[in-house]
Amino acid sequence: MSDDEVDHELLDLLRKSLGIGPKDPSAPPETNVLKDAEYVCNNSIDVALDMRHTKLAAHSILAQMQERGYSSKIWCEHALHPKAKDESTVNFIFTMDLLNFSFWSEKSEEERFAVTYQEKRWTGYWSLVAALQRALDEDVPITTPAFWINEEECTEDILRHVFRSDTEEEMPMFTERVECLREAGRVLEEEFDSSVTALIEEAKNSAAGLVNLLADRFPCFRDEARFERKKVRFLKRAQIFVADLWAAFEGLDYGSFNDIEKITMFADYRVPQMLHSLGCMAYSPPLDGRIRRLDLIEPGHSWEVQIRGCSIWGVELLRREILKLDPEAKVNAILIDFFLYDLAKEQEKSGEEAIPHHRTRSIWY
Ligand SMILES: Nc1nc2c(c(CN[C@H]3C=C[C@H](O)[C@@H]3O)cn2[C@@H]2O[C@H](COP(=O)(O)O)[C@@H](O)[C@H]2O)c(=O)[nH]1
Repeated sequence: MSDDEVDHELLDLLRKSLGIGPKDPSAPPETNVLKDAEYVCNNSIDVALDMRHTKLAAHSILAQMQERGYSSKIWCEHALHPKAKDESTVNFIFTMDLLNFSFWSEKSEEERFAVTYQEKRWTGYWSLVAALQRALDEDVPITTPAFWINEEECTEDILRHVFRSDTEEEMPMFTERVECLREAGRVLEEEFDSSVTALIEEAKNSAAGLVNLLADRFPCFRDEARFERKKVRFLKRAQIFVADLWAAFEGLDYGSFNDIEKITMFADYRVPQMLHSLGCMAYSPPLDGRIRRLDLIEPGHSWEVQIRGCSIWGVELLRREILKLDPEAKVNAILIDFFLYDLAKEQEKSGEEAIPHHRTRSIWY
């Protein structure tokens, strides 16, 4: 018997002894993100959720979302987001969420990476969206996957020009962003005929299936960590890609998924800050101090994993509390997340930031 056959035999024996059957290929796909987040939260000692504040926040979030008529339509109302309901928007969203990470800067507001577009100065996430829109206006096919792997045309200089700043600071993690474009372009060419819509079609309208497809085929979407010796999945950019498609197409066409409720909050660095400001999430004194001093937290550090896991589980508890208040509310983890991100940006703009966001430099968020 070959080693491989021995492995299979042992695996089957182990499964039988544990009473776990082989994976049923017809079972609906699961991402396991929410299960992993609950595990992290149940085993966290430096980050804790607060149910009293979660219940209070559920009231105020539901009221504000109803008052603003908050729905997936908000996505297209953002000035810079693409409006066309066609493949160009699919390609734009894929490019955007391939690079949707780590915009924070250690420089001042004036010196940080910034992009001026349509007479406005954009920073953070919006600087990425503005740079992509500006490139398209300048006839650079920056949202075309075949362009990313054509190194004669898509040179590093062209990409530096696309992501040029108003300031001396270059776009954070510029080199890593180029690598993401090259890698994703190669995988799309090899497996999906350089077509993002072909990738979406392979998921057969399953949100979880599309998230898993991205994590399986594209290393730069495989956002996983180890916590207490266990592998945990966050899959932030894979999930926000599905959510952005769902919102941009208002649940139709390329945004039509039969299991969109399986998408969780996106474990970034803004929503945890908002959950803390609402009192829903609290940090141990050493972690609180590290964040307030703006000291780096290394990617993969237990503190970072606890913040990310507790944030995902915290938004799930918020969602449950909101539905207890109004079982008919059209609210899922995506809309709560979008709402909290936008609220965090409003608070940042009005200088009401109660605590800084945590500083981790990584391509995952
Ligand atoms: N969890 C979550 N994380 C989000 C977003 C968004 C933008 N989504 C738009 C789409 C619909 C909504 O209405 C939003 O307007 C960006 N980010 C993440 O934040 C960080 C950037 O922060 P800053 O540097 O301050 O811009 C970075 O990790 C980025 O990946 C979100 O929605 N949820």
